Amino acid sequence: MTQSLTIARPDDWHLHLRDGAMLNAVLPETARDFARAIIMPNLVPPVVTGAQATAYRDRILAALPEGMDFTPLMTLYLTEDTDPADMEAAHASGLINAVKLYPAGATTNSSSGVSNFSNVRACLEKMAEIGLPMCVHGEVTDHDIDIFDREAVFIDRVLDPIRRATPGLRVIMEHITTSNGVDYVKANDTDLGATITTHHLIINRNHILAGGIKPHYYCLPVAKREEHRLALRAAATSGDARFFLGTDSAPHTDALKEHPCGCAGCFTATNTMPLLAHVFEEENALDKLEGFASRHGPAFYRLPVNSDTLTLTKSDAVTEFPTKLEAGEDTVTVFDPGFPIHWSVAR
Ligand SMILES: NC(=O)N[C@@H](CC(=O)O)C(=O)O
Ligand SMILES: [Zn+2]
Ligand SMILES: [Zn+2]
Repeated sequence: MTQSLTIARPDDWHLHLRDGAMLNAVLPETARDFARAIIMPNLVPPVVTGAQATAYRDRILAALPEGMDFTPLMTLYLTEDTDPADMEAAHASGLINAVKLYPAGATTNSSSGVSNFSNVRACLEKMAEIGLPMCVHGEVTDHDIDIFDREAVFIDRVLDPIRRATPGLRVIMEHITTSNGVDYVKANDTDLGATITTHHLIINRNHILAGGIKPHYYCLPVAKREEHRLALRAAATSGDARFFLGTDSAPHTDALKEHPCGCAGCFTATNTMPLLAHVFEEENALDKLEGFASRHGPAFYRLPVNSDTLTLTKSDAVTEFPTKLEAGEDTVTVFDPGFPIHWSVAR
């Protein structure tokens, strides 16, 4: 039995491509299926200025294999020294589609992020004025807040006050992991959206910790209890246009994942679309996959839906995905859902 589903070609609204050999290795994995992606700016050093974003975009386009059709949508990394005029010019020229807020120290390469929010007031007000969206890594960094509570506390203590103080600021809560995140989005009908990753629809915290520690399931925000995974599944498959796909595919070398202080990030670029088809079918919501992966994101970012299509097919045979990708001298482990997948992308 073969089943097939054709949707408008999807986009990835939260993606890490890195640089150098890693960029060369991972870019085709995304460009094969996705037409566009919001490119995260957390390089070392970060992409802070328009000039840095131009140079990074050029490196991405130079790494794109011949014949692949992919558009990187660039972002700037917000720091306390960001110049609102530089940000405005990068937006006006069409170079950037969003600005990324990392609370300082919250995640991989976030040390240049924001500690004192009063130092970014002028930037936030400029973004609200010109309609430039802000992507947010929504976790507090306080050592006395339990890591499983850091998203919920961020919403109350940081995000909601910022949004109240900055009317018109358009915010994307990136990679939400809790029912608190889902509920906050649902309670606010203007200027607020959220991305959901593939892996947070599949794993809960038991997958990381029960029966031995699984470094390749460790990412930030860390996966939460099962009730939260179910809330994310309900939101993603609901058809509500405020929720859309941002894979947060975040490659790290195996040496740095399988390490006494392992890096946060799951690499899902290779198999995201078949995994999502599996999840949406489980939820009896295959008809909602196109909205989540291909329509809601462009609507939020005020961009056209892609005119080309992607076809997913389901067969009796189990789909074989590579377990690892080579990146220069290193390898990157592809996210393993832990159960057989019968969907694949028709080539
Ligand atoms: N998600 C992650 O666990 N890691 C991301 C950073 C991020 O998106 O927070 C990375 O850059 O590796
Ligand atoms: Zn993040
Ligand atoms: Zn990320």
